[in-house]
Amino acid sequence: MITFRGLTKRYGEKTVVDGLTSVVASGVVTGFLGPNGAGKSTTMRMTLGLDHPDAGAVLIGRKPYDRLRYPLREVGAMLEAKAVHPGRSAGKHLLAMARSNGIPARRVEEVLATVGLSDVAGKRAGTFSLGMSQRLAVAGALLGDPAVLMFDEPVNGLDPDGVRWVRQLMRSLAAEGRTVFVSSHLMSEMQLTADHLVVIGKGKLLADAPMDEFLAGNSSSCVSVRVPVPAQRAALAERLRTLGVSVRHDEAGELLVDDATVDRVGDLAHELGVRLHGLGERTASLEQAYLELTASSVEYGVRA
Ligand SMILES: Nc1ncnc2c1ncn2[C@@H]1O[C@H](COP(=O)(O)OP(=O)(O)OP(=O)(O)O)[C@@H](O)[C@H]1O
Repeated sequence: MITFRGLTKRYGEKTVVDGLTSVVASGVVTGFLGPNGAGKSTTMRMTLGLDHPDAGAVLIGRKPYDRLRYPLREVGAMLEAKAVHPGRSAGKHLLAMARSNGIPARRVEEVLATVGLSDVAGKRAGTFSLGMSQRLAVAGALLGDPAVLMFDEPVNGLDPDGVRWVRQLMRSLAAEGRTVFVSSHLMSEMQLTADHLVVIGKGKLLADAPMDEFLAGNSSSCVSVRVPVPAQRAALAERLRTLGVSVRHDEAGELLVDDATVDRVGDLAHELGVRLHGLGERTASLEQAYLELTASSVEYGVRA
């Protein structure tokens, strides 16, 4: 569990984390979202004692980071993949980390195997590709077998295989009962990975909710209907409207029907003799819900 209690950080005049209060639960993947500059990395850095709050606190389990005797055994983190001495081998790097936290040396082999780097354990980290560096950083996070894991943009620059690997790893770590707190700008990936969301904008908490609740509250799903014959499309839309159902057209000419089920729209089309080429539920996307929620919190951007 990670607990944020009125966490606040200022840089000069600017409050970059502003009274953040939230509890990140164990056993689920919690996505940490927010526009560029929202304060996600600063929050994570404070959680790891790399930055100090001006007010409030952040606790790992029940203690602040600087009161943890062996931090790596309590919290594993991946903030920057390239934060490894380039001349050091992957194995030596992990061994040094293990020694500093009283972790048995055999854990190094275990985590290297978990992340698929056993064969390159003796190679210098400086020669690693981005994907390998990300895997090495994940190995470092897992080294102390911690109950809390934190990842800042873990899939940045990974190929589709690597992205899927990270997703499965996060899900399995949460299934083991760990706390998994992960930031990302890739909404489609987050929708597949996270169970719960914490969203911030300009340092302030904007949402703290389970994924399905967040989607239901910040966007709408509808029924989409593809009618190839324009006259029939107009007739179906007209009929729906006379029944008090709201109908829109999307850019591709499909009808988007709110407040009606697929069954009802299908039956109606059948009654009217309208030929359909497509009928289905269009579910809310996290991207759409997120953009609606954060529209007023982007620091830099072009408004449509
Ligand atoms: N050391 C620092 N000194 C001054 N300002 C800083 C410092 N670190 C971060 N900031 C500012 O704090 C704000 C929050 O930055 P932070 O990196 O935490 O945001 P973020 O949500 O992680 O953004 P991104 O998604 O772009 O990584 C930004 O406006 C940034 O310019």
